[in-house]
Amino acid sequence: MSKGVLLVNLGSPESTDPKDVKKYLDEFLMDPRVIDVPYWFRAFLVKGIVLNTRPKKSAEAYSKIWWEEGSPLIVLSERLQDKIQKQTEIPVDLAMRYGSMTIEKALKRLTDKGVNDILLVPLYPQFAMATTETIEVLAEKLRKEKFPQVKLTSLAPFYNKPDYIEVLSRSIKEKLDTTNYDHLLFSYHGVPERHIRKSDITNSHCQIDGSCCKAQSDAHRFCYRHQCYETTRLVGEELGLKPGTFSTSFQSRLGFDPWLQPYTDRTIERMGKEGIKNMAIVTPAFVSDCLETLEEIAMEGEEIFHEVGGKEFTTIPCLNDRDDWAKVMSNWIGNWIENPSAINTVNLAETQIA
Ligand SMILES: C=CC1=C(C)c2cc3[nH]c(cc4nc(cc5[nH]c(cc1n2)c(C)c5CCC(=O)O)C(CCC(=O)O)=C4C)c(C)c3C=C
Ligand SMILES: [Fe+2]
Ligand SMILES: [Fe+2]
Repeated sequence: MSKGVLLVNLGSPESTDPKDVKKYLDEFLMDPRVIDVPYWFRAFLVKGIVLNTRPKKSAEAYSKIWWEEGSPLIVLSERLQDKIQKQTEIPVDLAMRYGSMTIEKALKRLTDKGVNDILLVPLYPQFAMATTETIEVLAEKLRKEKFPQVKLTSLAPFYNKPDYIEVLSRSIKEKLDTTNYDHLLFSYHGVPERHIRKSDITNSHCQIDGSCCKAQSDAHRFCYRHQCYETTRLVGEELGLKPGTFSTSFQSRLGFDPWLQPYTDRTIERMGKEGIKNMAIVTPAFVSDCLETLEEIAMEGEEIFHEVGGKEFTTIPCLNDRDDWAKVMSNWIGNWIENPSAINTVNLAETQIA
């Protein structure tokens, strides 16, 4: 069989024009794995409420972080793809879950090159219904309907893989070595608590109160909260961080349902009020810098911190296209080429997701 790789990230609007942002938000938020309520209610919430006001506000936020070449998330994903491609013989393609760089077009490009054995790589370290699962479900649906000759395997979440933890820790250390900081906050994108319960394959493990995530359980294969706390714990161990000098929080909540807590904005505010003067923030749920890191954290987060008396606020870049990160990903691909069972993968045709 002829192998190839498909990297998939979230996607961005075509431009910062509110019309393009509206189109993007419509596709994103109408995904039943993102807003997981019955269709009529999702359509009422998204098309009837959110899309009337949010596109303008989001477009303003995107304008603050947009680059001449385009969306940072897309440009950085393309740079990573280029670096990986230089280190492997097999074709490495890139798609976005939402927007014009579709998974279907990428599958077509790969199959046109004769590829029929594809490693799908969702660019998310931790599993979530709204990220990894929606990519896997769509890719498998396309495979069945349009590319039945293709074997599709997905790279399992890498939130605890030693080489990933090593590179992430190194990227943090490089910044902290030249920075004053009293506290290091690990801020992950949030999800509604309901998503954690829905993804619990045991139907009874996840309590979302911290009591479950340390106990051994099969549920953790699909538990976003567990996987986020594990990434923090492993980086803490790797860097020898002292207890109390680092913690975990969740950002970017939307709507009125309870999302994973503690919330990042409130944590920044509380810590500033409690006398933390210098704060560093890392955002390990994102492989590439994007709106949520460059605007919500680096701009809004810093503003909140300064308002309550904080001084130095240091944001640590995502792994983006770091050479050591591209090397780690290339090694995973190399291992998969040599011996597919050498890396953790999910055979999508055999899973129950659909
Ligand atoms: C770990 C990654 C992400 C999870 C989990 C996630 C869940 C999630 N997101 C929304 C709503 C929005 N997210 C938005 C932007 C955005 N989200 C992620 C990643 C995750 N989302 C990224 C990388 C980005 C930035 C994209 C970019 O172009 O830079 C937005 C759009 C911006 C805005 O209007 O604020 C929304 C909306 C929900 C509802 C959700 C889980 C249910
Ligand atoms: Fe999001
Ligand atoms: Fe748990």
